[in-house]
This record gives sequence, C-alpha cells and structure tokens, in this order.
Amino acid sequence: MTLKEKYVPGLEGIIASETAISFLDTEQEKIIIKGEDLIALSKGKDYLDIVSLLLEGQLPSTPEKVALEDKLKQHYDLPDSVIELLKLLPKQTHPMDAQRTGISMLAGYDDDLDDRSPSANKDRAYQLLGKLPTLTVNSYRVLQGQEIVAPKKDLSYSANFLSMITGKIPTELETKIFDQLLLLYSEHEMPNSTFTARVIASTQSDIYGALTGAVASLKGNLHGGANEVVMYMLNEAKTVAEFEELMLKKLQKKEKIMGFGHRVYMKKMDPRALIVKEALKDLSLQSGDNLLLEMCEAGESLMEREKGLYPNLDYYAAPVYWMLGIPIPLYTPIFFSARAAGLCAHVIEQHDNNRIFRPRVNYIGKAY
Ligand SMILES: CC(=O)SCCNC(=O)CCNC(=O)[C@H](O)C(C)(C)COP(=O)(O)OP(=O)(O)OC[C@H]1O[C@@H](n2cnc3c(N)ncnc32)[C@H](O)[C@@H]1OP(=O)(O)O
Ligand SMILES: O=C([O-])CC(=O)C(=O)O
Repeated sequence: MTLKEKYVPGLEGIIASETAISFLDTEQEKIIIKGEDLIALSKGKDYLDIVSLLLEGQLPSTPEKVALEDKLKQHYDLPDSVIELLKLLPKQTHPMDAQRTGISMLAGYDDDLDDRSPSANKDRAYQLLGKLPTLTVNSYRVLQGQEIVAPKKDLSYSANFLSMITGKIPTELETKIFDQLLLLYSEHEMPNSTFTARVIASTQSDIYGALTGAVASLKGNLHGGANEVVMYMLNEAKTVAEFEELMLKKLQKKEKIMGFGHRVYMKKMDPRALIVKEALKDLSLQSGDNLLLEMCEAGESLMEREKGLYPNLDYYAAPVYWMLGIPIPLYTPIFFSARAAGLCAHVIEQHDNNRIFRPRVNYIGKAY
C-alpha cells in the first residue's frame, strides 16, 4: 500500500494547530496575541503586560501587574544544585546548551510533575519565567569562570535581567529598549520552536521537556541563532564598505545571510524589525555612535537590491543587544527567556486540548 498525498517541504503553509493564542496577520501587518496587536502594544505596554495577556488572557490592571512582578520575584532563585551542575559543564558549552540543561534539570524539583492541568501548568510557567533570567545569566557566567550574580529584587523584572548581564544599573532608555525586545520576542504564532514544544507536549510530556526541546530548536542559525551570527558579521566587517563587501561575497558563494528572510514575511520587513530599528536609532543618537546603524542600513538596502529580501527581527536586535553591552553568546538565550512566555501558553493550550502529533510520509526508498 502507498500513501501519495502532496508533500510540502518545510510544511510551508500547512495548518498545524488551531490556537487562540496568536496569529500573524500579514495583510494588516499585525501580530495578534489574544486579540491584541503586539506591534501596537510595543509602543505603550511592557513585557509583563504581554506575559499576563498570554497566560491570563487579558492585559493586567496596575495592581495585577504589580502582583505578577512580585510573583515572578518570589521565583527568582535557583536551587543550589542547578548552579553546581552548570559548573560541571565543559567551558566550551554554548550558553543555549547550558540553558537547555538547566531547564531540563528543573523538572526534578517539581513535586507535582504529573499534573497537566492548566492551573498547574500556569504555576510552572510563572516559576520558569521567574527563574529564567537568573539561570540564563548565571549559566553564561559560570562558563566564563565568573562569580554567580544574585537577582536584584528592588529593580523591575527587565531592569534586573539587564543589570545581571551588564553588572550596571541600566538607564531608563536601556531598560525600556531591553524590555521592548523581550516584548517583541515573547510570542510569534508557530515558529519551529513552538511547533517543537507542541509536538513534545502532545505526547503528554511535561512543560520542562517541551521547553527543553524548544531551546534546542531555537539555537539553530535558521531560527533564533541568527542574531548571534549577525553580530559576528558586523564585528568582522568593521566599516560600511567592508560589511557590503562581506555580504556580496556570501551571496556570490550562495550563502544565506543571517537576519534576512522569513517564512511568513518573505516579501516585506518583519514588523518587529521596524520597531527595533527605531531603538537602534535612539541608542545611536544617545551614544553619538552611528556606525552600526549605518552598516545595518547599508546591508538592508543591499539585500533588497540584490535579493529582494528584508530584515527579520534578529537583524536589528543584534546591534541593539551590542549597544546595550550584552555579550554575543547571550543573544539567543535572551530570546528564549522572552519566548518562554509564549511557549508556556502553547504547552498549556496543547495539554488542555490534545491529540498526539503523528503525521505520515511519502516513501521514496528502495522498492519492496
Ligand atoms: C526571529 C527568527 O527566528 S527570524 C529567522 C531568523 N533566521 C535567519 O535570519 C536565517 C536566514 N534566513 C533564512 O534562512 C530563511 O529566510 C528562513 C529560514 C528564515 C526562511 O526559510 P524558508 O521559508 O524555507 O525560505 P527559503 O530558505 O526556501 O528561501 C527562499 C529563497 O530565498 C533565499 N533566501 C532566503 N533567506 C535568505 C537569506 N537570509 N540570504 C540569502 N538568501 C535567502 C533562498 O536561498 C531561496 O532562494 P532560491 O529560491 O533561489 O533557492
Ligand atoms: O516565526 C518564525 O518562524 C521565526 C520568528 O520570527 C520567531 O520565532 O520570532
């Protein structure tokens, strides 16, 4: 017997789920999250508003947001043994792999691991969101042979995260821009990492396993790992002319340029990248250093001219992270920490209305 259904490589355009969480409305250039447009929200709301929208289904009132931040702060600390385990990792370990290991280990501390109810999963989501900044920053520090840093509960969630990374109290502008990055990265419908998490959750595996798989997916250069490569390219080039030359050489060799293209936004710029480009302009103005902005703008024009391709979020996020003083190996782990909010919402939804993912294949192997 043979199955001969139409095979679509990369499952492009295939509907994998019904979801009430989010939708990319490319016609209206909106990123819909629970009925709200993330792009519009990015101009007045902050990351914790979106966490609440994703996990509670609505934007929080001021007291609700204060309560949410307090709840996350209660979960900031990591079990000592997680830090001890991270210390055992080989120093060459990528921080994404360390983050993956840490998240995986947290499952062992959950006394109620078999409870897949929405309320138990939501509690876990808040615990994870509380711990992720501490885990993310300290896994990197341990690998660098640096001292562990403690979270600062007197700062806001985002200011604390950035402060643990840089070792400084961030300015208001730096905090606002970092928070906006977290917000823009928080959820994006059905990228590879979310699909991965939902596939894992569909076996009734737990939220830690689903997120562990999602970290591995996000690490790849074609997905979240692109932001690190963009910064390495900018650093390698050093000037506008050298950046253009580097890109042209890559295109001649038929290499992909990280930070460009997107399965859903292929014919337009990612609307999140437009927002982050403005943040880069603000940081350039503040520092009086326009070099990265000029390089990125030149790269953007070149790719439109040569390939008809546009920047995705990772292209402009990379120089913004750099100007905030963030080490390059932390770029993708920060993306994951932000995305954990959306991923948890997807795992909750999958567990709540589940059918195991189990597709079929078109067999093209040896005749039998
Ligand atoms: C936040 C995020 O995760 S956003 C994604 C971050 N990833 C990147 O920036 C990696 C670079 N970009 C890419 O690899 C792709 O554009 C992806 C993975 C994002 C989307 O992939 P797909 O939808 O499968 O598109 P696909 O790879 O088939 O590209 C279509 C065509 O555009 C070309 N193309 C797409 N992206 C690029 C790129 N960045 N550089 C050069 N050419 C590209 C492909 O070579 C292909 O050309 P062809 O038809 O002549 O073979
Ligand atoms: O949607 C995608 O395929 C990738 C992406 O931009 C994201 O995960 O933010």
